[in-house]
Amino acid sequence: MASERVDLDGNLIKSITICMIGAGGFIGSHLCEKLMSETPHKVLAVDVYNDKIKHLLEPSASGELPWADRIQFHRLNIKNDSRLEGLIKMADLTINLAAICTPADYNTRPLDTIYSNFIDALPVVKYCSENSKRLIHFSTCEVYGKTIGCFLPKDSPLRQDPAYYVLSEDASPCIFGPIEKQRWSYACAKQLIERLIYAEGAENGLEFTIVRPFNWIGPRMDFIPGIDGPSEGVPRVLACFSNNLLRREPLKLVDGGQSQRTFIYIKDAIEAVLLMIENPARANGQIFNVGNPNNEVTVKQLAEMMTQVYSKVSGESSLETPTIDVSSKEFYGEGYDDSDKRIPDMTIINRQLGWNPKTSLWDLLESTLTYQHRTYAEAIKKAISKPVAS
Ligand SMILES: NC(=O)c1ccc[n+]([C@@H]2O[C@H](COP(=O)([O-])OP(=O)(O)OC[C@H]3O[C@@H](n4cnc5c(N)ncnc54)[C@H](O)[C@@H]3O)[C@@H](O)[C@H]2O)c1
Ligand SMILES: O=c1ccn([C@@H]2O[C@H](COP(=O)(O)OP(=O)(O)O[C@H]3OC[C@@H](O)[C@H](O)[C@H]3O)[C@@H](O)[C@H]2O)c(=O)[nH]1
Repeated sequence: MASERVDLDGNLIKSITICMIGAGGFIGSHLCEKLMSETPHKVLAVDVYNDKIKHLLEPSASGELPWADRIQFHRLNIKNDSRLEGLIKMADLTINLAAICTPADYNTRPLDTIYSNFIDALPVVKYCSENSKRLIHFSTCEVYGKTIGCFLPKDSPLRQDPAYYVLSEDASPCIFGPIEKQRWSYACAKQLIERLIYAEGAENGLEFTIVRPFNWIGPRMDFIPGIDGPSEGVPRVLACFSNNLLRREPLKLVDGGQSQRTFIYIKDAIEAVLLMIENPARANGQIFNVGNPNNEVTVKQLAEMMTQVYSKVSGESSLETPTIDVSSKEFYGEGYDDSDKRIPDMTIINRQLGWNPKTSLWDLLESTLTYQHRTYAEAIKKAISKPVAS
């Protein structure tokens, strides 16, 4: 079955080895799952954690692990491990997903954020370039920063004109706030590594693809505070709101929840990444927005929809006061700032890969919150019922 797979130009797809750095994270776990279940490719999975891919590494109760010889886990920190170059050399393609990418860290741990997103990615780029290996690097939609439209007067009709808010890879500027707004440390580090990769392509012939994800969400995203993940830290909005719903607490709307986002189901987005992996001639040298422009909501609307969906999947009534407003300073601390609106231009990914997202926001929340409820509801009940130590 697998040997008959063809690419978008009708050529047979050869089996390759992929060095996937950050394979144990949210996106990495879904990409590994897809590669194991639907392709013949091999994965050298690099991460400091493997909890989210354990099910792919260990045989199930029935003793089966059909892809056992196609995935290997290498526990290493790319900051300081000499094994990295060897793994990149063994692979045909490197995919770099490793990063600190939770906004609560950008203004409170700006040095770690800059090191993780720029300095630590440098050797990966260098080894790929020096060894003539293809690189797919994960950047972010945050490189666009704010829209041009947000600087117009509130009542300007131009705010409705897509030219003032649609984010295009080859045309939109990157607009960040001042340096003291340390929120932008992440976006700025990601922008610089993109420029470096682009320059390696231009000057040294590096074959690269840059991915700019627009709020990919789904099962296994981040962690539920107090249940799994780090003992401190604030996850991204999906996990924050899931945690509130599971604990029957009001959802916190930062500065009123007026910012807008487009959310895409992780499984749709992974289809796009697989097309990039298997169609190098169409993906090399490209920067791709990967998002769902049809799933736009304000954060307040997201909270309302998640409340409705959670009530449906859990069978529990919603709270009388389902949301509360909180200031960004209180929630994230000094130096927070926000992207106002994120609509991806889909022209380039449509032209190169013919890809489009499929899943509506309601449907993706329904499957994701069903997973959250099934995975965490019992653990949360236990945690809540434990007497607090005096
Ligand atoms: N999820 C999204 O919507 C989204 C949006 C924009 C950009 N991105 C980018 O996509 C990439 C993956 O994001 P994600 O959502 O899967 O995040 P994630 O935090 O779930 O995954 C990142 C993984 O990288 C690993 N890692 C970090 N530093 C490492 C190091 N020094 N050595 C080894 N492993 C290390 C982490 O342990 C983690 O498992 C990141 O580069 C992120 O900036 C994601
Ligand atoms: O409990 C919460 C959490 C978050 N929020 C708000 O929800 C919005 C989305 O927050 P997220 O935590 O998902 O993060 P953002 O969309 O701002 O950034 C993300 O975008 C792309 C990636 O690079 C990163 O994964 C991350 O930087 C923000 O406006 C935030 O202020 C709340 O109102 N309440």
